[in-house]
Amino acid sequence: MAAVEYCFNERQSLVTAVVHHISELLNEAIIERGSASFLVSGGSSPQAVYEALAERQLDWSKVVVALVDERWVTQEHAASNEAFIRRSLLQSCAAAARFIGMKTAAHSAEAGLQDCETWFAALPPKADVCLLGMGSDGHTASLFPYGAGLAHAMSSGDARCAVIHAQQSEVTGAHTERMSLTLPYLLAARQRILLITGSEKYAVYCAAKASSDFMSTPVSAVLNTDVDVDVDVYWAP
Ligand SMILES: O=C(O)[C@H](O)[C@@H](O)[C@H](O)[C@H](O)COP(=O)(O)O
Repeated sequence: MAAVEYCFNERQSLVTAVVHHISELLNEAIIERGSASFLVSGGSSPQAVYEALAERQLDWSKVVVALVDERWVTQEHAASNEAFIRRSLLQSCAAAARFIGMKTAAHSAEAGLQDCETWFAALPPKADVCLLGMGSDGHTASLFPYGAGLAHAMSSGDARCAVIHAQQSEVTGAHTERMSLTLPYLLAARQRILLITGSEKYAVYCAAKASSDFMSTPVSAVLNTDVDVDVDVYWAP
């Protein structure tokens, strides 16, 4: 498996290309298997992609959208990834899609883990599309460097969800208690797309491509674990 890079001179061209690629993948899945599963990350980078995808004329009633990770806050909180996805993607045409979130009624991610695992059991073993971002610290999903629970979340096994307590940093802000998809489930996706912008993140990505230290740079596990599917990396300044 390798990283296939698509670099653009500016972000609008990047967004247009990613939207076209994801739309094609979802449509192919619907044609071939009757449905499509789309794993979505939070953060700021994918917002324009989600807003444009929402206008695409797909059979969204056959698409299930599921979170890659979540900060353990309710939808009312400004940091909620579920609220972000409902606001940016599940609108217009895409409002017809089914959604699987991660935040349960439990007071802690540990207490909510079993329900999350039950919810995510509804997804196929291989999700069709997984859209990932990357932090400047080399995290992806909520697989944060040296986070508590990271080794378990990166290990083999059937679990799809894992609790991570990230080390607090300017990247995590106050939201260190996370639920994340596990590395094995991320790697099982038929197509992974890593969306990064800016020169700082490109340098972090290049270092991660050359790294096998998955604990210090978890995104390197997505880039370098030997699976049979390339990861498509989209970048613009
Ligand atoms: O919950 C989250 O924060 C995201 O799922 C996370 O994994 C995100 O993809 C990266 O932090 C990049 O975020 P930006 O796109 O905002 O840089």
